[in-house]
Amino acid sequence: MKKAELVVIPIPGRGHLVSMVEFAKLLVARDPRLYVTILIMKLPFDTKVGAYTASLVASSSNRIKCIDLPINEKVYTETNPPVYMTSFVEDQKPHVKNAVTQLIQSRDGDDDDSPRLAGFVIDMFCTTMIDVANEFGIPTYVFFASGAGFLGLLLHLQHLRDNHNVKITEFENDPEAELVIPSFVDPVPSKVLPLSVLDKDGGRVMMNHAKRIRETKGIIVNTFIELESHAVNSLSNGDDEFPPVYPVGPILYLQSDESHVGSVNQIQSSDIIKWLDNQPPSSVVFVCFGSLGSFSKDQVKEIAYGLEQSGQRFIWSLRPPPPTDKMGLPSDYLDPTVVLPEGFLDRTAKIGKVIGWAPQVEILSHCATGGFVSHCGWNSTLESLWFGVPIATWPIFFEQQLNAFQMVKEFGCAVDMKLDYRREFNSDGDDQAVVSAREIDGGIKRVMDDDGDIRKRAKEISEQSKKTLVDGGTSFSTLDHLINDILKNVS
Ligand SMILES: O=c1ccn([C@@H]2O[C@H](COP(=O)(O)OP(=O)(O)O[C@H]3O[C@H](CO)[C@@H](O)[C@H](O)[C@H]3O)[C@@H](O)[C@H]2O)c(=O)[nH]1
Repeated sequence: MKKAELVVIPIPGRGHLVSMVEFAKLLVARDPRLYVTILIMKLPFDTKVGAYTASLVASSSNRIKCIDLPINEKVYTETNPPVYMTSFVEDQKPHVKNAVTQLIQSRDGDDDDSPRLAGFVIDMFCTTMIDVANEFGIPTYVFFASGAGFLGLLLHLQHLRDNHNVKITEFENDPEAELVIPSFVDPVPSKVLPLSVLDKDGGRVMMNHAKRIRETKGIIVNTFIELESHAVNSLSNGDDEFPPVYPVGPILYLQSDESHVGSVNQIQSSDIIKWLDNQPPSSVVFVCFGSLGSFSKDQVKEIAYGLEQSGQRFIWSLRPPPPTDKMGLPSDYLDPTVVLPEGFLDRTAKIGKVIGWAPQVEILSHCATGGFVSHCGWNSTLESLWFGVPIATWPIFFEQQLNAFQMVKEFGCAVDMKLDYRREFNSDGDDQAVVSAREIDGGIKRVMDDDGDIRKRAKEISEQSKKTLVDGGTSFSTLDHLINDILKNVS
């Protein structure tokens, strides 16, 4: 029996690393011939994955191993996230090369029983690692942590840029324009195109990733055919030159994650769940904006007033922005009253909880949770759909506007609270646009009061997302198919 080893390289962001690691776990659980080594790149600030990766390193086994690469203390001056990530990943190349060289040396070359290197599985933002895989003469697969719709958009725009000389940045000048993108059922308004794609520097980086994704041996996407059949079909259009697409999702981490809960008012995860236990079914709206979500003081006040006006029971994950002068992620408020309207916590004590980092999957899985005001990060979207909780959309950055658009228009399981909001700062570091309490109240009421199509559709997708992963489901068989293709690399 030939054994195959994969080297998995995620970027160290919560929304990417966790799904890639869970994917690696799924691979080794499915086939005893598979071995995985995960290389963890380290950023010099808290990326909300520390506890998760530490437990992974500790539980490393013979078939799944986690290696921490040396921490990179370099100070980067780029403020554009895609540009910054590219420089960071480029600097990691020597570490990856060393780790893989040692891995090969540690496997006894003459022993026919030891696993052979079958490929790299790299994050969608690590396409430069294809160069390293090429040096070792092994194929690369890319793991796309977002949806097939966005993947199709990137590839389409890159095709327009490279083959038709289209200037992507110019789409920003015409917000009313609508683009026909093969991976989207409905024409896409240019105002929901990701800023990271429209931006001159960020866009160049994203287009280069798209170009290099075409060089890989396969594209693994955290989606499932029942959810994004149109997008997946548009990517499998019979072009022999284009790598096969493997929709193997939804890949989620559904265990409780205590690692970050508790900083605001020392509220523990168990207190939050106990509180939810005492609320009526589907009565609580959960407000949370992912691992990177934070707002200015003015915006925080509007959210507070919006929640109060709605009169709805709520759990609100409220986190302060990182310092403006350096790269970092939102932390937790030691005392949230410094940003909240006076008396807010007292007035809402009976109906709401303001917390820091949330035990998101536990909240979404609780029967008292009836709606989710979300930034529409892809993992939050998949988690919400898994538990059948409808969303009120409030995208902030990256591809979130597109996800929100898809949720509202194509999947039919979300209300449009905001679709084209983009977080941009003025020279004082404040939000340029503030979403008003009235809009927030309205969005909350619409998602919570809906007892028709949207809630029904969310439940339907929830059932599909579970079925697709079990024997007989499409993502289950796609994973088998992918494993067979990987094993062929060493036979
Ligand atoms: O208080 C919190 C906040 C987040 N989470 C978890 O953190 C993850 C967040 O992932 P996601 O919803 O995808 O948001 P981001 O962290 O913002 O993810 C980045 O990566 C995603 C995948 O590429 C993109 O879709 C997003 O736009 C990008 O911001 C989810 O699993 C959440 O359950 C918590 O558990 N508690």
